Parts: sequence; C-alpha cells; structure tokens
Amino acid sequence: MSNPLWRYVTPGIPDELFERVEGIPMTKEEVRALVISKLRLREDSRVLDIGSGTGSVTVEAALMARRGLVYAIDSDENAVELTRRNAIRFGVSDRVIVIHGEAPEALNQVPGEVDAAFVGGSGGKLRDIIVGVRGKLSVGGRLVIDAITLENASLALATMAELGFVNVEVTEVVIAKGLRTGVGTVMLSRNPIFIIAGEKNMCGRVSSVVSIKDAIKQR
Ligand SMILES: C[S@@+](CC[C@H](N)C(=O)[O-])C[C@H]1O[C@@H](n2cnc3c(N)ncnc32)[C@H](O)[C@@H]1O
Repeated sequence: MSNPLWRYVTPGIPDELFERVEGIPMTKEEVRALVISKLRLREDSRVLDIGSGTGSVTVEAALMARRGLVYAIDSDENAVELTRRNAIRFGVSDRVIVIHGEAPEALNQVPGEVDAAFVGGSGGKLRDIIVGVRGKLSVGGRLVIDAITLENASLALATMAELGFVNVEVTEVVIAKGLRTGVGTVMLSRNPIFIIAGEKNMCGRVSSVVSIKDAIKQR
C-alpha cells in the first residue's frame, strides 16, 4: 500500500488524479459519484462499464466491488489502453477486464451475467446496447445510463419501458464549479446530464405510472 493513490475508497476521486489523454473523455468526479451511487454496488458485484473512456468509472466501480469484477468495454483502442493504465494506477487491475470492441457486439466477450451496467458512451447504438445489456443483467440487476442529449435520454426511457425495466428514475444533474476571480468566486456551469437508472424485472412486467396531476402534487 505504498502508492498514495491506492488509499481512495470513496467515490468522486478528484479528476486530476487520473491519467488523461487528449481527446478521450472522462465522466467528471461529481457525476461519477452519483453514477456509482445509482449502480448500488455490492462488494461482490460483477459490473459492466460500456464506453469506459478514461476508465474513471471502471476504477471507482472496482474500488467498491472489492471481491467482484468490472468488464470495461471501449471501441477506441487508446481509451482501452488508458483504462488499463488507470486501473493499474489505482491498484484495481486484478479485478478489471478490459475489452477492446464496440457494444453491443462486444458484450458477447463478457462471460455469464452481471449485476450492474453503466453506459457512458453508445456511439448512436443506445437502443441496441440497452437490449444487449438486458440480456447480460441478472434479475434485479441495475442499468445506469448517462445521457447528454434530450434525444438519448428519451430513447433510453422509451427502450427501458419497452423492455420492462422497473423502478426507472431520471435525475438531471447540473454541476456548477466555483472559479476564484479577482472580484470573488464565479460559478461556471457545465452541461446538464441525465442519469437514468432502472432494474431488470423478471419477465417484462411494467411499473405503475403516476398521473400528471399526481406528479405535479408531488413537487
Ligand atoms: C463520455 S466517454 C465515457 C467516459 C468514461 N465513463 C470515464 O469515466 O472516463 C464515452 C466513451 O464511449 C466510447 N464508445 C462510444 N460508443 C461506443 C460503443 N458502441 N461501444 C463501446 N464504446 C463506445 C467512446 O470511445 C468513449 O471513450
């Protein structure tokens, strides 16, 4: 345990501690902390990270699932290498399996079922990826999706409803970070992100739907 980076146990590791490569995106620390929370991991969880990018979600999932396994998939060779290096950097490479390939096809390289899956990148294949992930998830397994566009958020919700996911929730996150200037701290907003989460149900049972009138009452 001589490497100080190996002491991190809580989600939301500072972004700057990861190795970065220009052009390879990363789920930023505050959003990452929420994603990890929504995945509701256990110590022995088997996790899928689709579109692992820099590998920051992979690393944090592996830190939570200390007796589990994380399959990190990315279609970009450089992202795959970077994910591998960040897994080594944070001392979790023994429970990270990195797969270079495009989802959903690359899901065939993941043996057995997984308990949780995160989709951080889909390259226009979101619907097929959700279908593929449903096939890999154990009953009760959780799917968490980050969507930046309204269209992808809407597609994720429609597909999850169609496939009978239950307890589906949408959280819109708008992070603003303070920047110290000569006249005080200015809050700089980042793009809003939709975090969509749900659970695989047994055989396509549909969750109950709240009327718009009741929804307004709940505000
Ligand atoms: C926003 S980044 C993900 C960041 C990552 N969650 C992290 O923590 O660093 C999206 C990634 O998804 C990958 N990607 C996009 N479509 C994909 C697909 N169909 N299959 C696999 N990877 C994909 C991209 O190459 C990119 O690295």
